[in-house]
Amino acid sequence: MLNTATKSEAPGTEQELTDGFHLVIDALKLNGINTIYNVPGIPITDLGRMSQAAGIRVISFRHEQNAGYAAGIAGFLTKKPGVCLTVSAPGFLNGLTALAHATTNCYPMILISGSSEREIVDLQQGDYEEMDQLAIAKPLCKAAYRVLHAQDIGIGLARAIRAAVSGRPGGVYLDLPAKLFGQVMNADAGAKSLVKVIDAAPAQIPSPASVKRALDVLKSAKRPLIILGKGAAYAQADEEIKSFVEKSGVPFLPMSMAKGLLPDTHPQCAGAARSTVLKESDVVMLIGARLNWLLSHGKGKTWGEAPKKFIQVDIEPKEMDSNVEIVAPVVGDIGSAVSAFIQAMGTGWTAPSADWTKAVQSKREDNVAKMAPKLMNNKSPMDYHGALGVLKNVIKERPDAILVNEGANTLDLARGVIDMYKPRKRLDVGTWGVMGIGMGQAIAATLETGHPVLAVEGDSAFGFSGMEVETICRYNLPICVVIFNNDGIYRGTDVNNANSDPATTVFVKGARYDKMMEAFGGVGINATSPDELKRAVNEAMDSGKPTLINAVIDPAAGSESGRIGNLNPQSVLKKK
Ligand SMILES: CC(C)(COP(=O)(O)OP(=O)(O)OC[C@H]1O[C@@H](n2cnc3c(N)ncnc32)[C@H](O)[C@@H]1OP(=O)(O)O)[C@@H](O)C(=O)NCCC(=O)NCCSC=O
Repeated sequence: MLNTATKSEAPGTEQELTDGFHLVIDALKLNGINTIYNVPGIPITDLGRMSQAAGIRVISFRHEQNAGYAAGIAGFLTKKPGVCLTVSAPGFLNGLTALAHATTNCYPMILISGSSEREIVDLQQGDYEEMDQLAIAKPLCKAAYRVLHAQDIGIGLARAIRAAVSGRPGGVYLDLPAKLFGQVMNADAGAKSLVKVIDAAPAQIPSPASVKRALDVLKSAKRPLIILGKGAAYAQADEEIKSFVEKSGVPFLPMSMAKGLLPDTHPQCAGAARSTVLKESDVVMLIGARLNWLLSHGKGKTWGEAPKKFIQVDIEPKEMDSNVEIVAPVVGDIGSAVSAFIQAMGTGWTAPSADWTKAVQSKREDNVAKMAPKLMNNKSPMDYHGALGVLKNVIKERPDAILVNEGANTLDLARGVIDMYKPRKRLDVGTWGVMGIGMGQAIAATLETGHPVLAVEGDSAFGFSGMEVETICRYNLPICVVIFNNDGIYRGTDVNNANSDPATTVFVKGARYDKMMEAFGGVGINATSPDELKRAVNEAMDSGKPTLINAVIDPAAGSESGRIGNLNPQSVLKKK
């Protein structure tokens, strides 16, 4: 039912009226958008209040970037655009990093920002928070729209929703100038101007010829490999993907946010034999994974000497041949493509040779066996492996819990150590390797799914969104944050010999992040050994109380982040 603003007062002509505020709310509700991630302020404070009053869940953050990361990951988890609402200029700019992040990661998200008056902005006459936000947003998102008239709100939102979720999903900017909210119109006309978006992300069926070509190439392989990316996780075609991978018998390598599509403990999983499968495979089928820096662009040392053929399944045709030749491009949505593969494989599919699958399995078992004793140490202060060994078991016992993970060492090591068992349970830094996604993603993850969250955070990474522990306490969310506190970035032992300033990468020694959570009424624990950590995390995950555990890690433990260290000028110099 339409929200009505007021009644007109002219005697004898009384009629229901609506306004910009109510039309935005009605348009969101009509399209099933029931959560807004926001930071209140001029000119959108009342939009937040009225949305809440109208039954939309409005989650208020302490910083727009975190609200934006929440909206982006909500989009990834639900396939509906996550909405972030901000004030003009500075609030808009704070939200923009998250919008660009959503676009890069192909998360459907809409950043809605209030803006100042067009007439003044365009003449640059110095309005409150004056900025041409539409122009600034454009290069950072899939689409950007501005609505000037209340009767266009329905169309504006419909365009934003469709742009965010159709084809390759991404971020969309919607500019709502302050004056729009107060524009009044007849409620009937307002209701008629709303648009319900039908079939916002239509299936894109791949051509039968492309499906056949892909299967012919896969069939011809001696050492095939399937790489699953987060596009495959986004597709929510979990059963189809599992059936296809199992029917093919091909080893699969999950990118980090695709972990759990099939369990990391699945006999075909090659996660723990990564170097081997990348180097030695002869045919690689990418499903919702891009050949970007995370896959060394499909060439070079990582991929070994043997010639390789790539098959790629992606909804975006321009993705094909982006880095190397794709001999079998399959353009379509992942669910449709994988279903088509299953059907075209028929009953006569031959699994790859046992030589190959056994070699992969044996490499994987070796690596897992090498890692196992490290995970069982009970050193105090802890090293990464001792602490992660505990968390691995926490997730094993609670496969529905969502793991949020960011940091440098904390990310690189947790990715390998903590096995995932179900799809879309691992949420991390994504394509950019960005720090700061932690608390925003944790908050949206539990709100959107109803599952508890374990957020495993480097001390530096946590700092970007740390103030949101207040938000976690305010909404009483079942989030357990574990901070791997080694007193600094990479390590806590760097020394500056040039003057009395601390080294650029170190933080206050012995900091007690747990006190931050206590300040807002949550549970704070300082854990100095794996045993203490285990007790504290289990209690937090069972109680569902907002908890922050300061896990004391040896400051000397850790190194520059994985392969990224190679991009660091210092390590390049060291190598020369
Ligand atoms: C680019 C990458 C995909 C590639 O990483 P790699 O180190 O090559 O691979 P990983 O998958 O992490 O695996 C490392 C090794 O561990 C092995 N491995 C993996 N899982 C396991 C388990 N469960 N047990 C034992 N061994 C394992 C795997 O086979 C590799 O060994 P081998 O097979 O022997 O090689 C990754 O580094 C990545 O996602 N980086 C993003 C980092 C990021 O965004 N950082 C934020 C920047 S922070 C600012 O500084």
